[in-house]
Amino acid sequence: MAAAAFLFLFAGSFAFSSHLSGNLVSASRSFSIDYKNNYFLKDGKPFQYISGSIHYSRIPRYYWKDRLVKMYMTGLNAIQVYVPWNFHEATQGVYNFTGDRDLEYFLKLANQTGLLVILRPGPYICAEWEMGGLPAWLLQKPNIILRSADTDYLDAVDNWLAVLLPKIKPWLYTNGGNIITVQVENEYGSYYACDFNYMRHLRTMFRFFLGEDVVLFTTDGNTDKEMTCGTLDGLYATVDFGTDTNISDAFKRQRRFEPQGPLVNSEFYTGWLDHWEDQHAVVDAQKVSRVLGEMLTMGANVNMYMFEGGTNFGYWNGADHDTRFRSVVTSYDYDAPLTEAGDPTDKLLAIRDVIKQFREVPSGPMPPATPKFAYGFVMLKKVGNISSLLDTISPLGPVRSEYPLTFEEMKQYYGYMLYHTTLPQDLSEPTPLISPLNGVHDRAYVSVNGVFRGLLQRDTALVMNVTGQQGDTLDILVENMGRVNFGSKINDYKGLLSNLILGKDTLTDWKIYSLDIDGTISQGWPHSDNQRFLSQQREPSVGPTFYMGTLQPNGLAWDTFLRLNGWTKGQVWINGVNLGRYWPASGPQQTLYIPGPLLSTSLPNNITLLELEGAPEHLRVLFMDRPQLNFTAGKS
Ligand SMILES: CCCCNC(=S)N1C[C@H](O)[C@@H](O)[C@@H](O)[C@H]1CO
Repeated sequence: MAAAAFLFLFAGSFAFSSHLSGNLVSASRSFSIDYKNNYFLKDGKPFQYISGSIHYSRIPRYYWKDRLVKMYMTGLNAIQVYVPWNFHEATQGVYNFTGDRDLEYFLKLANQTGLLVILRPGPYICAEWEMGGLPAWLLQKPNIILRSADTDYLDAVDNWLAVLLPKIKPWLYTNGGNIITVQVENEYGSYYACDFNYMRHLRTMFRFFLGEDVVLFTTDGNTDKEMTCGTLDGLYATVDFGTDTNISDAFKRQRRFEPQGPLVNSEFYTGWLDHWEDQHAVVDAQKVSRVLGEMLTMGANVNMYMFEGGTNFGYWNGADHDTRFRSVVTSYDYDAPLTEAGDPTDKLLAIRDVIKQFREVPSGPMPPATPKFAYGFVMLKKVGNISSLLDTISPLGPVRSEYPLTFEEMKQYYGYMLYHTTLPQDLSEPTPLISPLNGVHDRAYVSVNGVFRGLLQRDTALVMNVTGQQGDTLDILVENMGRVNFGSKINDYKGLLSNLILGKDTLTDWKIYSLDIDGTISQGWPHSDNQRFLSQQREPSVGPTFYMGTLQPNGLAWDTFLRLNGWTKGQVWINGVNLGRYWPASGPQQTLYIPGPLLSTSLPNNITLLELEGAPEHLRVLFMDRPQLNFTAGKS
């Protein structure tokens, strides 16, 4: 008897330890669904979550705690977090959970801040993120059917989940962590495949790795078709909708699939996304807070999408393709309660006032906006056009091919690729250069003998005129503007997907240069090669050209915003970090957010620009202490 009692006490003592060994049998912690009383139970007591979406992949690690504390001080008791598969496995079989990818550190910070977590590990997440979070290397198999029971797709998914889910298990609430629910896939009902074998496979994998206790759920848009294809027995069905949807109708639809259990709006849109060349989207703060109050009054569980949007750094933005291809802008501000830079807004204060009616909101002041600094103008100088720098940015030289190869065939998945050939004959008259199959994915910058002549653009600019002489060089820089993240076109190959026709000639005999621009710049180029560019003339160029400059340190490393007035479209790096795309000529975004921690307080800050079209007369950029948008669509 004594031995049994001892064992019970010994086991019991482990149940209450706080460390996350993952193999705890926690006697007191539980999170489940009470189907009789239609609410969640946390440790056996009714629980209503008031949550906000935040994406660690869109915020530098340094600022994670700052944003989480502001969410906690708003009165939230949970956060909702996507895990972008391609953020952690950019190269097949190579996994990265360090630095800005340290998911467990993010979960730990949330736990320390008193926030529970609704985790959404996909494997597909949508999210206006590159290819909806799916890694582009999946496209190595030309006819892969993404988000289906396609065996090549599922093999890759299984390998990924076998790495990710064991990391998550110790963080489940019942194991001593803060993850209360886990979403399977994402709005699967919106996808054409409607493959129940795929969803059953995911359910099996999630149960195998996470156990029988965790609440697994799905989220779908608010139509019967979406709920029919997106839901599955054993996964709690939830809906998503914004301020313009009738709440009762939406929850009646959820009730048709979940007659009992808590009401849940997994994505209550507090704002919306922006595409380049479109108007900036805003959602009224009073409307958001009013509808939130109505849902909470019904006892519904609500996650506000987004609460903190952050930034699509580098090439991580996604795109949509409804009537045409539309690339998502670099800022994921989303008109959210916390701005892209993490600053509280009136919308946040209005939401906090509503939450106060339902639960105690932490006392004490809302942490203020982080300090911003206007560092002023910085003069730039020309480094050179891409074709003159290939020895540096494409050291392995070209791949020769009769016909164009895609980014995926070249095994370069992001950024830019240079396609080089020569004019097959004299073209004394303007001759149409055409992509007859709309095969330019997504934007092609065309130069003859190093002189920029114009561009082709997916869906909207399928022809341009060229003149020249036989043998002249034809350089076509193709930009991948982000892979489609929603709908049937997510298998979004990039580059020249089909032949180009010049007059009557099909262009052949290509030299295709994979460009390692990010790797080269992260090694310190072009500033490390400064001597080579000292004499560079200062007048601007047209066409894809690199420029460089230095922001002298002033002892401050505060947030700032880069304004590229008069520049057209391109990419910018600060101290080797790819801040993302700029396109002030189209808007609506006019400035790029620079998190202060990227700057040095004591060393010169290296600025590198790749301007794809045309630089302004004065080669300068401006560091401001506030963001800027243009609210009218199209040209600024
Ligand atoms: C323009 C079509 C947008 C499709 N995406 C939709 S409906 N959304 C639902 C999706 O689950 C989420 O990840 C986000 O992508 C959100 C929009 O912010």
